[in-house]
Amino acid sequence: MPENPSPSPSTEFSWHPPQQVLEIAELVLSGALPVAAGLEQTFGPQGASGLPPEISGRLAAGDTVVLEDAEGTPVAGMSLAVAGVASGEQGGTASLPMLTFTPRRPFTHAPVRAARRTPAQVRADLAGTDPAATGPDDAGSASPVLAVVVTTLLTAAQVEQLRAQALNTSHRLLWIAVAGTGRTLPLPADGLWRAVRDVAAEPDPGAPAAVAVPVVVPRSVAVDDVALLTAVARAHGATEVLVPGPAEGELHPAFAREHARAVPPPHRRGLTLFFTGLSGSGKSTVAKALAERLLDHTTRTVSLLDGDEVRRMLSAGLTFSRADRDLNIRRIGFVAAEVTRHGGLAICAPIAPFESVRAEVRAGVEQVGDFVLVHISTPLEECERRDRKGLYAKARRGEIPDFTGISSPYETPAGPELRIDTTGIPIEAAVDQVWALLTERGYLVAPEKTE
Ligand SMILES: Nc1ncnc2c1ncn2[C@@H]1O[C@H](COP(=O)(O)OS(=O)(=O)O)[C@@H](OP(=O)(O)O)[C@H]1O
Ligand SMILES: Nc1ncnc2c1ncn2[C@@H]1O[C@H](COP(=O)(O)OP(=O)(O)O)[C@@H](O)[C@H]1O
Repeated sequence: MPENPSPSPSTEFSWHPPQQVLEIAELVLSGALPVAAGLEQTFGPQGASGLPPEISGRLAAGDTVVLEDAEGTPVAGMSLAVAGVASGEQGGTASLPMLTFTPRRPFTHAPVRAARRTPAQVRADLAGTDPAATGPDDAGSASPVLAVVVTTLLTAAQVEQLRAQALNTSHRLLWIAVAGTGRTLPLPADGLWRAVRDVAAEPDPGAPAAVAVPVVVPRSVAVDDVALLTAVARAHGATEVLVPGPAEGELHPAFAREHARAVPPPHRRGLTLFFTGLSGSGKSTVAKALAERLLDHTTRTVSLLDGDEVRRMLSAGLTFSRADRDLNIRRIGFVAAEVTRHGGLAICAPIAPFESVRAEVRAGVEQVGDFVLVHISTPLEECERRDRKGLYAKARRGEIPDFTGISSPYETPAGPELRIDTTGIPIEAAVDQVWALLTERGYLVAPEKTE
């Protein structure tokens, strides 16, 4: 081994980590979580082995890993301070690098951004001091504070009991709304925050004004959740911490309101209706006739993403290679998910011949609303007999390469919500079948029935 190796210049690696790593980094940077706990959460006991191998394999003391958000904006740097050596389980040794977090710029896309405050600001609020005057670390609250860490819907009785407990033990209430990756609460982060904020703002006779703050903590597997939540609450000035679990009984009105808003009835939920099938099977024809009927007879807003049209605009320039087809379908899925997120009805009608990307689109849409797959299963012989655009004839002559059904595969969907063979049936009969499904599932309400 060479003696006194000359120090190599430090390297900066860029890493777009899973969202929960960014959330942990933000907790550490805000002072809500000690660095060691943050690293434990991020990487587990294996040190930096949670980093992608192309980074961890090359990382040396003094290097920096820059965390980037989904847009590629650097949000924090993790510097490798010391490459320590610790004993491994079998008596061997394992390198456990020590990492530190340093801020690059504030997180800008985290949930409930506008309402967020640092632990120092919250402690100052509780103490009635100005953090700018006292400095971030001095702004402590001497008086007893009971933090209620809200991770679930609260009932009216729970809220009343928590208030009584705080009053009886002379604690001021600090309500913490917990959002973050992997939380399965039936409320989105903003809904939970609105409910918690409104509960805290309600008059509570005889008690000092409560303080409320949203905190983003990903659901973690590495450390017991309650321990982590307690540490975070204490950093915000809590002297006592409660993490109420779900309870039976009537929801507190603020939670009931947000719950009703988050889970609307089907006719107010966003939906993607995704047609798939061979060229000439009838996707566009049925989709267009259905869109017209929906606009005539319901209050739904409809966005039609037809295969041909998308190819001219959104996917102009793409070929019919497998990779380009998948990209085309991903783009359609992205737009459809946005329409769905906002409560609209997106009707897509591409060939979408591959099962894996259809499943990907379904999964994406189902994060924000509902997804219904309709396989227009008109057989190849009938599509070829129709040959509206003369494409099958050209494909047979070898003039169009990779033509679906001829020289490129079509994977029949395994579990569509509906299958329609349009051979020998009128267009309106095909539309009727889709209409019946949408009605049965509660997606359609006639205009006169809506409020
Ligand atoms: N090689 C090849 N294979 C299949 N289809 C072809 C091809 N070349 C051009 N076309 C025309 O493009 C339309 C299909 O585009 P899509 O975007 O729906 O296809 S895909 O979902 O990306 O596979 C399809 O339109 P539809 O008939 O409306 O389905 C065809 O007219
Ligand atoms: N029941 C039916 N539903 C849809 N299309 C039908 C039906 N019967 C006949 N057709 C004809 O089949 C052709 C389907 O073409 P198109 O809708 O463009 O298919 P795709 O979008 O799947 O390529 C049209 O010419 C249409 O008039």
